[in-house]
Amino acid sequence: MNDDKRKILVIEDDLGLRTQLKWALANFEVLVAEDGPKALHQFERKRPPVVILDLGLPPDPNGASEGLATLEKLLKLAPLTKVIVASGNDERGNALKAIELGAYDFYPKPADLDVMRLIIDRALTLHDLEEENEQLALGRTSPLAGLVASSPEMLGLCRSAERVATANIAVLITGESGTGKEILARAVHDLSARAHQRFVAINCAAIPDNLLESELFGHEKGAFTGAVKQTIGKVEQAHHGTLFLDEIGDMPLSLQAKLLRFLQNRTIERIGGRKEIEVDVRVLSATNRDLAAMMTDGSFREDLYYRLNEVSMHMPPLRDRPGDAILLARYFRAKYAKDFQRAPKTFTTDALAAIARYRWPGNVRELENRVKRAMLMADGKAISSADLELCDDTDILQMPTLRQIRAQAEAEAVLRALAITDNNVSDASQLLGVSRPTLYEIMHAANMPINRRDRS
Ligand SMILES: Nc1ncnc2c1ncn2[C@@H]1O[C@H](COP(=O)(O)OP(=O)(O)OP(=O)(O)O)[C@@H](O)[C@H]1O
Repeated sequence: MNDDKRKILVIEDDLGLRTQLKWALANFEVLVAEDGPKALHQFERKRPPVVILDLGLPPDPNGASEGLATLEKLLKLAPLTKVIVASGNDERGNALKAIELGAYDFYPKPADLDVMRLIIDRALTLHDLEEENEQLALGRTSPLAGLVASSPEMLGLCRSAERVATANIAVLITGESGTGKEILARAVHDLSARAHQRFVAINCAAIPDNLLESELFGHEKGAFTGAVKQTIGKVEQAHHGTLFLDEIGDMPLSLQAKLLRFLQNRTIERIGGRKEIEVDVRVLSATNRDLAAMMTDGSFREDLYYRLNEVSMHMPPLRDRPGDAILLARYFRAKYAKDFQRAPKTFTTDALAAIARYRWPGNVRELENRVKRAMLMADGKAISSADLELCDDTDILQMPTLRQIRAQAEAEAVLRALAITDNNVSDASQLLGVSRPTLYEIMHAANMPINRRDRS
């Protein structure tokens, strides 16, 4: 019968109090433990969302050391747990210490049972909300696995990714550094028929030019000084799967020719090898450089560009994805709370405002690093703009007011209507469904010259 009831763990060394609480909380499935180790054992088995913890536990029944240590261990196991601490009148300092460590609330002993039930109800509601939020943040908002996005720009891109994934064509992903190009490439691979085969990535900028050829195509034993054994290159490793060429704009010209040959013939020769080896890979590549300009100045081969770019996809910078920065910040907060086994923290209002206003020159990577650092460093339960080191006014996006947005849209509509009506104000006002004086007002407000043709 207990199955429908919510679970609560009561950690209390006094048998009388344990029994009293069990009786008073008959609406719940009450688990009890008289010391820290037993409590942790119960907790691991049943995972109750709410725990009532007496700080004075053996072997330190008159102090709080064992209670506080148990609190820390519980929150490490499940950071979303709401721990309510019981404290005597002279233990206020310890209760506050427990709150600092992540306890949800405290109540003075002896317990007023009505107040206690209220605290428990609120704790349960908050626990359920936070759990739901975490679930959302950890992936359900994502149209593609691992790629968190909600802005129309990104949702459109996700749809394109789904479409190109199934066709076996080369995709070139462009976009500023840290925007998530590699994550998009992985999503394309995961959605393709090659998903159960390997995704092999190589960063062409991270490997010195003289080693890149061997890294890509492999070498035979003795092919050059130091080639002590045969080595299979990345292209061959990706056989039947996907090869991701990151920072393709950094590939030296000599190697571009060799890559082009591979894309034309679909065969490679290891350095120092004599036979041609057939390799079947799908090639995805990415760059944050302007390949068009590089083709003009001769540093990137045009024929290779067209081989790599059967379809192109552009990752917009984070500042051009309205709403995504906040969503991603919440996602990384949940991710690192889990990774670091920390109690979840909220963002203060000023932190959220700072995230929305900042220009994010380093894009998602910068956001991830700032949230990660704040999760480690922030004292207390909330992350502020100072914890994110977003306090000064540099790199702030100027947010237009609604009034400015409306004025701009009106001015654009008027310009379009005047163009269509050959500058006839009467016809333009009719087209826009406003009176002539209103039209003049908009033109005046937008500083447009008022020497238009008018029928009247
Ligand atoms: N939409 C997203 N959802 C979740 N994580 C993301 C998203 N975009 C980027 N990231 C994370 O941000 C970091 C940078 O992403 P990624 O390496 O894919 O960027 P990039 O554009 O390939 O960067 P570079 O040009 O420097 O190679 C990674 O840790 C990645 O997991």
